[in-house]
Amino acid sequence: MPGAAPDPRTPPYVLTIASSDSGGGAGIQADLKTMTRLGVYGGSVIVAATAQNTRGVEGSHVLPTESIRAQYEAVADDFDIAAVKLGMLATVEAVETVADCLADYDGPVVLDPVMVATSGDRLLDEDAVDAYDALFARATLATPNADEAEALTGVFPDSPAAVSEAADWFFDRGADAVLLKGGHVATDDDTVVDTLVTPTETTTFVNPRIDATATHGSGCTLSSAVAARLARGDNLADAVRHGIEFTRATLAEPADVGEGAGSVNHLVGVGDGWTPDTDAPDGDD
Ligand SMILES: Cc1ncc(COP(=O)(O)O)c(N)n1
Repeated sequence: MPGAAPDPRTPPYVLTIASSDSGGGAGIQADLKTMTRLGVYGGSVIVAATAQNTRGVEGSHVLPTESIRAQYEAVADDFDIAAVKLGMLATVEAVETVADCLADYDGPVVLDPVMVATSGDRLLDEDAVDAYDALFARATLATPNADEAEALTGVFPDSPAAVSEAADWFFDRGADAVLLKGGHVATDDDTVVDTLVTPTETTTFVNPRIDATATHGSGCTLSSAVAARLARGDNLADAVRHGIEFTRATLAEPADVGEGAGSVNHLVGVGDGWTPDTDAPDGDD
């Protein structure tokens, strides 16, 4: 049944292929926290280990392509991958390796074209951008923010005509759909308009703007949430709506961690977290 709660003993398996954020707010860490919160079992292929906190990116070590491939093969050999999310892929070699790994995968792929961190640090080599074409061809959904869309397509998507022109660029490269995120676009009425475009349909999601400075991790969270919901059987528009709702919740109650701007809060609504069953009789097993 679409979107039905999965049996926790047989959760859908969702794979993130992305990079580690040592600070825990974005990257693989945000992806796995999001997947857990959305009721799917998350696995990871780590492309690069960034040395990062809420202030910025101090360094990045990209794993050898053999290691990226070996991680993917170990996962693909053993698990039934219900959806893939792609995040920071760092270099042209990594992008090509991931495209090659996914050649035989035919499930949904949510592609977040991560290029520059919220902190302004570059996360994708300039020469890797062209290599992305092979991945757009595999994308069920690409999720660029307005700056990424402009860097890729040359069009800043701040009007319906510009959104449609930018979307065509992704369709020309074989993407099935694109979510042009509106968080970086100023509006007169303090709303954020996210636009889901397919070759036949355009759906807008209009929400009040959340006045957040702790936005670190929001793009990773949204794309992972959409992948999780697709894995649970949602159609694309429902998956995107759920993804936006979860991301808005994590933005509305940011985590006051670190000395920088903080990050989105995947603990929103968790309360005390898991607690032991205090009714169980002591020492009786
Ligand atoms: C490893 C990694 N992946 C993605 C991002 C982008 O996240 P943001 O733009 O929210 O900083 C990041 N900073 N680090």
